[in-house]
Amino acid sequence: MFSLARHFPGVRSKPLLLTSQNFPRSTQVPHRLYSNPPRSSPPRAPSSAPQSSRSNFPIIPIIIITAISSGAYVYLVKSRAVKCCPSSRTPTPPQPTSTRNPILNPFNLTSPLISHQYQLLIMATPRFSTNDVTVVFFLGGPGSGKGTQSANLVKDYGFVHLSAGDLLRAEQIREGSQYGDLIREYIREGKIVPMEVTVALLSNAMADSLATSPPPAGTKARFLIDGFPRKLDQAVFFEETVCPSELVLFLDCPEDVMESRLLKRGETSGRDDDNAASIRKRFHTFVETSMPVVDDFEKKNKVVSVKADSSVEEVYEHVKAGIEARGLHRR
Ligand SMILES: Nc1ncnc2c1ncn2[C@@H]1O[C@H](COP(=O)(O)OP(=O)(O)OP(=O)(O)O)[C@@H](O)[C@H]1O
Ligand SMILES: O=c1ccn([C@@H]2O[C@H](COP(=O)(O)O)[C@@H](O)[C@H]2O)c(=O)[nH]1
Repeated sequence: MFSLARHFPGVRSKPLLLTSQNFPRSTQVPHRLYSNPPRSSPPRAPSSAPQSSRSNFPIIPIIIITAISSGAYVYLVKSRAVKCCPSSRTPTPPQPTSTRNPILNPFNLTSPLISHQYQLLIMATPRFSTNDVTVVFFLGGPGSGKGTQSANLVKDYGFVHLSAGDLLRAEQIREGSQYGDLIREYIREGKIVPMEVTVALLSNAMADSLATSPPPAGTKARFLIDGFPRKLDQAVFFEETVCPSELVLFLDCPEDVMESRLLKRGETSGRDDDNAASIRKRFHTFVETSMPVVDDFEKKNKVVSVKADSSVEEVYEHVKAGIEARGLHRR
């Protein structure tokens, strides 16, 4: 890597950080997912050169050279962005998120999250347009029946079902994942995994689905996003960088009903978090962190709420009525 310090002794090279100074607000992402965190410099040997030799250093030419090369770099990155997305409102053509894709992963890095990260760096607008894609968030407490009802909605209305929990569990066991241990720990504790990971997984799953099973011509793809967003900042981040939602379907179920369903499911599910201790923590997170998301969407009149403590069939009748009342049964 080019180092000012190596080529011009006496000048201290600073790591380039993604900060509000060099990126607009909506493209800001924590640097830890995009580059190695800045390391603290090793202690420097006391310089034998007299202090005055530094003040004679030609700092102005160096600044000019640095400014020109930074400008060229920004120009190059932008020209790639234009090839990828001709207008900022036009969604990226669906691409499988192969790490070998030279557009989405120009540096051929190996994490599947890279394509989304790169996308965020170059785009200030959501990755998918609501002209092409409809997003319905599916929320409800743990065990309220989201997965069960999703299967019905896929069958009857052609939704593509994406469960945030399932995507996280798949990433947890993916060979080579750098997030496996972190995800395992968060899920067992019923805590919310850092949103950059979950949003990247969802965004890539949407792109994969559009690439491999595009919707019939002249129709929009419809994504039912199950168990997400579970925290207000996730909702904002997803809608700013991936796609604004159309509706929130909410299953309203008492805790004692959810608890007995989960304990029963735990007899065969093999899930680390279907046990009494984890269930208690998940309920706590749901009440404290996830219900405010539902309340927030409620204020925007985007929630269809359905009582979910009756039989699967009866709950589904209410779900269908809610979907149809909002016109979502039509493509
Ligand atoms: N209406 C219902 N009546 C009885 N049992 C149900 C009903 N809906 C779902 N179940 C059962 O309850 C358990 C939890 O359902 P499901 O997995 O659909 O919930 P979930 O909301 O997706 O849970 P989680 O968020 O924990 O993944 C399952 O074993 C399912 O078969
Ligand atoms: O957006 C999300 C969704 C889920 N999680 C974590 O996964 C588990 C299990 O989720 P289910 O929807 O019940 O399958 C959940 O308790 C969280 O720990 C998440 O962090 N963010």
